[in-house]
Amino acid sequence: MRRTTHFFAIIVAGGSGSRMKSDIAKQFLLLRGKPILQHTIEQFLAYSPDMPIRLVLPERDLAIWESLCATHQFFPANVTTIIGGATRFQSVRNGLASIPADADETGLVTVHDGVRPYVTPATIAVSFATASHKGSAVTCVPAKDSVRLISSDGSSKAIDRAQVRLIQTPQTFRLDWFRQAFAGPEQAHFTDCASVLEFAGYPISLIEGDYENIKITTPDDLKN
Ligand SMILES: Nc1ccn([C@@H]2O[C@H](COP(=O)(O)OP(=O)(O)OP(=O)(O)O)[C@@H](O)[C@H]2O)c(=O)n1
Ligand SMILES: C[C@](O)(CO)[C@H](O)COP(=O)(O)O
Repeated sequence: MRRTTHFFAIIVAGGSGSRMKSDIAKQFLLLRGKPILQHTIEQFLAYSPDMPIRLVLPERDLAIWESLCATHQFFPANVTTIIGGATRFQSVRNGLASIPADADETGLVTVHDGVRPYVTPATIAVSFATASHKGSAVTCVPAKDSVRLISSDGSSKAIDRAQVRLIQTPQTFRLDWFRQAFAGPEQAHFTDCASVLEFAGYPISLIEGDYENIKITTPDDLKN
């Protein structure tokens, strides 16, 4: 097993939340009286109170976050704010650039969506443990509905749902793999970090997550 010493987290919250159609970006909306993003960060603090966290935010929203932190008296010392980019890939890359290169040899980095507040410390722990011996750990759940593949002519075909996994975050990787993969140019099919690492030739190991770990995307996701 590879000796690992440095653990880092990049929490990406650099998006605008256009599908939520709210006045402020969805990561700042209140859930049970606290910003969604605060819930997410607190789950990482519950896993490890001192792991360095890079929090990636849109530049235009820095003042909103500072004001929410003051209102909710939320000032975790290990959280460093980084300015995001135009895409999720670019936001992750900005977070990565702030992690010292001397940690690469033995380090691991986990990336998590700021808008997945129901992640558990147990999932984060399994993700780091798996990545420390396999090099990667990508959280997923089995498909519960039937699944069909759509063709360009409009027809569709049933596929075996036992072969389908729905991908979540956290996604955790060896830092040296991660750095190398994110040094390449962005591709249109990159929807998560696993697709970036896979494109660079690295193996993707899956870990089982849970159905509660939803990504808050549209107003329906805030009903409960
Ligand atoms: N340029 C971007 C785009 C997205 N994200 C983050 O990536 C996560 C998943 O993205 P998504 O749910 O698509 O968020 P938004 O891009 O904000 O939403 P939408 O696509 O509806 O605009 C979110 O935590 C989002 O803040 C980011 O850090 N930087
Ligand atoms: C990273 C992700 O949450 C894994 O399911 C997802 O790919 C993000 O997609 P989005 O288009 O940025 O919402």
